Amino acid sequence: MKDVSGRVLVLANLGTPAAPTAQAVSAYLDEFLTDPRVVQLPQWLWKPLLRKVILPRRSPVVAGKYASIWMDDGSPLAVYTRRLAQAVQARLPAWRVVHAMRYGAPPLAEVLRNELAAGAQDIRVLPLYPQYSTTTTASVADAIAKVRADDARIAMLDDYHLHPAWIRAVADSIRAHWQTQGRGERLLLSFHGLPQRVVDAGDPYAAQCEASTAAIARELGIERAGIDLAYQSRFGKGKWLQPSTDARLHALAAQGVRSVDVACPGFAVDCLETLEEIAQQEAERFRAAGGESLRYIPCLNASGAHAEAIARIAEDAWN
Ligand SMILES: C=CC1=C(C)c2cc3[nH]c(cc4nc(cc5[nH]c(cc1n2)c(C)c5CCC(=O)O)C(CCC(=O)O)=C4C)c(C)c3C=C
Ligand SMILES: [Fe+2]
Ligand SMILES: [Fe+2]
Repeated sequence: MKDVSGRVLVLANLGTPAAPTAQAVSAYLDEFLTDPRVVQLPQWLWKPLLRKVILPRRSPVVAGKYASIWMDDGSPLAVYTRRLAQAVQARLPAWRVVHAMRYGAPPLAEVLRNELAAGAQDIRVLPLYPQYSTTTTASVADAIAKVRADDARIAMLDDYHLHPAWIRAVADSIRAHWQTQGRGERLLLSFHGLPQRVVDAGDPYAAQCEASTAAIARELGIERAGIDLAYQSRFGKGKWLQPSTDARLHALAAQGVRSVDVACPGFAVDCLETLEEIAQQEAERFRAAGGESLRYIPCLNASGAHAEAIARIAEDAWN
């Protein structure tokens, strides 16, 4: 047994469907998109619209996208999160390291209750979101609050967007890509987007994405202006953070840029939004707009460098 001290580290990620089917995608999106942290509309208005109009149309389409990236042992987000927890465990022998999902399985609240019942003394939750957002990180805090343990037994980290070990791991992964694949004409960092009104209401996410990007540039020894920062995965019709990854890539192609390296450092592990949206869809659109190659740089996933960084972040926060 590894949990000699009763200390548990929970790596919490967003979650993903259980299968690449319309039914499983619908169940997952229903849980995800009825979280008032994620879609901040009156629930009496939003729930019928979601359940009667959006999910029946969207779920089969999104299931097809998941099918195109599904791995032998499951959804990439689940597979890499599980492997990352194992790799972190190997580096933190004094802790028991597990993973959990905010939506879908294994459910965060259930994992916390089970660990408390098994006698955990200190539970430390590390959301796998480098940048804090009210739409993601705060929702992890909500799930913790529902378990209603003594504060002292469960603590949570808010963000690690400037932790030197994480900045170095991201910069090293970009450098390794440059060394093995050659360097593209441009480097674009694509982060998940947010509705502009969430940012206007005070969400620190965009400022943290900016700060991470500046720190990654410094670590790479390049000017901040040498990196394009853009926001992807817009959902719905409202205004989202600008510039959009889609528009930025299109503009680069139109300016005659032939090759662009794209990394998604806001995503701890590869998922639908990186593998399908960026590495497949955006790469295709970039070529259609006149570019030659969009070279996708994988997320840190379950690499030794990522596990090392996460272990260091946990130790710095709680040791
Ligand atoms: C209003 C809707 C959404 C907000 C706000 C939002 C914020 C947000 N999301 C992530 C990380 C991920 N999102 C993923 C998928 C995904 N996100 C939304 C909507 C919002 N996200 C939807 C509807 C979906 C599902 C796919 C689709 O229907 O288009 C994923 C991938 C999950 C997977 O299974 O692979 C991640 C990861 C962040 C970090 C964030 C705010 C900063
Ligand atoms: Fe999302
Ligand atoms: Fe998307």
